[in-house]
Amino acid sequence: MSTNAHVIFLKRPGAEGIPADDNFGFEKFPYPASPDTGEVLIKTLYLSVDPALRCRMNEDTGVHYVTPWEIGKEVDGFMGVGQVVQSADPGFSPGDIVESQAGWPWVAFFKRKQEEQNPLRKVDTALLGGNLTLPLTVLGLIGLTAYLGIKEKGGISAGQNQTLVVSGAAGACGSIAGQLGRLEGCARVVGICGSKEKCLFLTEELGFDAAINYKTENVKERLATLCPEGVDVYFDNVGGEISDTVISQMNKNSNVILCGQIAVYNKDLPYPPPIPERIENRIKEMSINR
Ligand SMILES: NC(=O)C1=CN([C@@H]2O[C@H](COP(=O)(O)OP(=O)(O)OC[C@H]3O[C@@H](n4cnc5c(N)ncnc54)[C@H](OP(=O)(O)O)[C@@H]3O)[C@@H](O)[C@H]2O)C=CC1
Ligand SMILES: CCCCCC(=O)/C=C/[C@H]1[C@H](O)CC(=O)[C@@H]1CCCCCCC(=O)O
Repeated sequence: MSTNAHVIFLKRPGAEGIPADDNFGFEKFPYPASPDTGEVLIKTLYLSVDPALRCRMNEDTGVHYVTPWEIGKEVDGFMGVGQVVQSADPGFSPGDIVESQAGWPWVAFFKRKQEEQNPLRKVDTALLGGNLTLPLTVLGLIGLTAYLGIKEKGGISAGQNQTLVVSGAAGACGSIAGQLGRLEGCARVVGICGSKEKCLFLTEELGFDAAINYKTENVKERLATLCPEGVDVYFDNVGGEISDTVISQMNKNSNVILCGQIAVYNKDLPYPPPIPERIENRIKEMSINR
């Protein structure tokens, strides 16, 4: 019989801990010969490795909708894409491309029961142009997060001469959020990211007006130059000092879209992590929605 293999969670990084290889293990085990009625056998093709998974390494993630990983148990991510190998479910045929919340068996087959909480969905590959990772990025939760954030929380209206700043701007969510902000009508879109190459990607390929490299540039000074009329919308992926700096330059009645706080995920803090008192005060004084 062929063997399956999966990633298991061995130990938590602890307070202020940087994740390391030895937090994880790799285990082999037999995989079932054929699916039982109502089950399908799926080969993992792609798994989404998301920043929020870092929070699942803690004993408590701080939010009810993201559960902590259990020691000694299989690691599961938010989403994955696979291919049906065998099916005992009339809704699926061998060869179908499917997506679901996925465990992490590495390059191996696994057995998946249809579950109400975590349905297995067939992917319409005709929409993907051959790129099977799209359900994990722009056409999946990432794209939806950027879209809903910008649409529902941004307060953007065309013709209002609004300035949008995006942190984590070259990442999955940020790169989509910046482009959507432009399409919604922002007059100026500025991205903050961590390398020269990423800055060029934002300005030359994605249509951002400007980009700030937070590792080599003074974010406060560059923002003041690039956003002379202040910041109206802030799509916040990172939190920490960068966000404190942006919020300090936001206008009255402006909007922070609190998408994530990656800069503080290695700290043992509840989500969303607390912000300095002076920033809290500014948010109140300026009636900033966050
Ligand atoms: N609310 C929701 O439902 C969702 C929230 N999120 C959140 O959005 C954020 C981005 O996620 P996603 O786009 O998928 O992630 P990506 O992995 O695509 O991008 C994350 C980027 O963040 C930057 N980064 C990492 N550490 C720091 C730091 N200390 N300071 C500043 N920048 C940093 C890095 O780029 P660089 O080189 O620029 O530093 C990194 O590549 C995360 O906070 C995530 O939790 C994501 C999906 C859904
Ligand atoms: C714990 C901090 C969460 C910060 C917000 C965040 O990053 C959300 C992350 C999303 C991820 O990148 C893609 C998702 O699907 C996440 C949100 C949905 C979580 C559902 C999880 C359900 C479960 O664990 O059973």
